[in-house]
Amino acid sequence: MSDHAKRSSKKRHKKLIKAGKSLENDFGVKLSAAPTKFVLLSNAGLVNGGLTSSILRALPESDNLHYDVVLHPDKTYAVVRCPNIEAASAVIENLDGSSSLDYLDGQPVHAGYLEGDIPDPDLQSSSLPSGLEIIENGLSPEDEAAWLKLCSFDDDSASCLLKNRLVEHFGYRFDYAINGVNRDDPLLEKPIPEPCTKFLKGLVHRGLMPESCFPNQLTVNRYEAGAGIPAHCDTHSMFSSCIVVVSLGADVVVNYRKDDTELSVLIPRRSVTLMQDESRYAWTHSIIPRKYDLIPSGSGAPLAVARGVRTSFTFRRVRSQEACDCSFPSLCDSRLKFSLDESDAAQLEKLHVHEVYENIASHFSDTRHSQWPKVVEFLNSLPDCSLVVDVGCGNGKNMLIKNREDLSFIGCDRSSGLLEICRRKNLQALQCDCLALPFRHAVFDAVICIAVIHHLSTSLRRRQAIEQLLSLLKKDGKLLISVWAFDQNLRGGSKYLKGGDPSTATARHACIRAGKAEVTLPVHTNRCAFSNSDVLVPWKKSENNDTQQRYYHVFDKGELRSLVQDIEGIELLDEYHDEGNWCIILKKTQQVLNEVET
Ligand SMILES: O=C(O)CCC(=O)C(=O)O
Ligand SMILES: [Fe+2]
Ligand SMILES: [Zn+2]
Repeated sequence: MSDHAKRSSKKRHKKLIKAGKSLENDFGVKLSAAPTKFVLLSNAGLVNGGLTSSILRALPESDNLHYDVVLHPDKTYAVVRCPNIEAASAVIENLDGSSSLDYLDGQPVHAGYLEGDIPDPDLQSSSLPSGLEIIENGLSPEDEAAWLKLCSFDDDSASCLLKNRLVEHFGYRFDYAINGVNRDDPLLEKPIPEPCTKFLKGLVHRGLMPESCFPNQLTVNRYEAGAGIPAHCDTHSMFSSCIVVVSLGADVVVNYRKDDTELSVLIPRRSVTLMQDESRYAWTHSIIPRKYDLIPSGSGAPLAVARGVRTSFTFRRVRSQEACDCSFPSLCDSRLKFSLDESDAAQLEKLHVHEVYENIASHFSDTRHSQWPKVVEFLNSLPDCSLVVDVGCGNGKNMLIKNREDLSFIGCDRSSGLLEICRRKNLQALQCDCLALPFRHAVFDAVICIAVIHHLSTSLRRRQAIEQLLSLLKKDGKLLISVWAFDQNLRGGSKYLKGGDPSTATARHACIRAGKAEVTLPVHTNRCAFSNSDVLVPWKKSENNDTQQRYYHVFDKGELRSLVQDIEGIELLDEYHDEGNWCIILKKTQQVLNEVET
């Protein structure tokens, strides 16, 4: 051991050893007796108030030498990456035992070599949530100064309820008890200030914000240095699809979260944040209450910088009455919570699916002739002489596929009226329920189930139906399922939407009986966007004005797949949106034991 090494190992203070143990625990790197380029500082972490700049200030003066300070959240130590061993030794010489770190109030810091490097903190900021846009320098320094004078924070009673945060409202008072506003009580005497309105018009003019979202409510938040805001998603039912936040006074890091994904997004001072689509509807945002932020440095470890006083202007449009029509149900309070027990669900389907199709069979059949190209494509892909079941075959149109006389079909449906139509076409079809299929297991080459599963009124029943369909398949057999999609608007999507006014689309509800339960569901307006996952879709018989309500569960993106994701012995071959429907193609890859007939 060199003299130098001996000296530094002797000097090790028990505080340093403790910090070393903690770092070893975190990163598997030990203190080192021999000099290296990596120096551990005890007592100097973010927990102690350490910041990149204050640590850099305490390092020995030197031209051209670049030190990299590594600070991790919630730690009591810092690591300095030195350009070489000499520099590291100078750092230890200068800092070990010294009280020169200004934020430590005279307490000493201890310094020692580390065997090796530790990783940078992960900023989780490599990408932005989809739909989030940050316009840097969106406001000039002059405008910033002018905007900051628009608020007095005088008389807003909400301010005293909020932690280290003052608020002021314009247009409508934001009520923190309901996370919304009282639509009937606009702040007529306190509209959004003129300079803000002018700025918002500019956003519309530049095509950054749709006119239909032009804000009528403004919340100004003034955060003390270190204050935060809890994770939330601005209420869907209350505010429309574009939210604009102007950030003044200081940079801050905002955390966006969706399921298990968390992204830290640096929001610079004088920037404009536009939250639309997924970032608006499917992610929460929050500001962690803490005195520092970690921000990317370009090269080297992220910089730990002190928070300053920040003022944000959040602009939103209060919806009139229309429900949110987003396709992100997890945080959408416009979607009705709908749950039935199994027997009520069966009763609902009996009245609002089976009996309706019985009543409308011939009229329904008259409107159902064209075969869907993707269904034809699936059938055409099947091997010669395949045996196929069409569950929910309706009037049998799919079984009449051209140029595939080699395929053998068996159809089934709930509606005897529709089966009668099949029989007239000499098609083989029998009456049964898709939850009680009377077919032999594991003998069919293919199963199709088009526009059926969306008539089942619980997710358990939808899942059970799919399991039944799969049980019919032999190994390597394929299943095509198609269901109606909540989102009729996807690119290349449906011809179904006619651009009806969605605000009138959700106005009607109907109360129907489902066994013991009575449920109120939105009545869907033909060719308009869906307002809810569970809806009633009217069927108007042409001859009289008698309207029948059919129950539908319209599927979200990924919902069909998630129903089957933990079913074993299958492979997802394809998943696609086709003319307003979600479709999946599954292949059976192995036979489940109890399915094999003996
Ligand atoms: O201060 C911010 O950046 C966010 C404010 C916010 O999320 C809100 O007012 O809903
Ligand atoms: Fe918000
Ligand atoms: Zn929504």
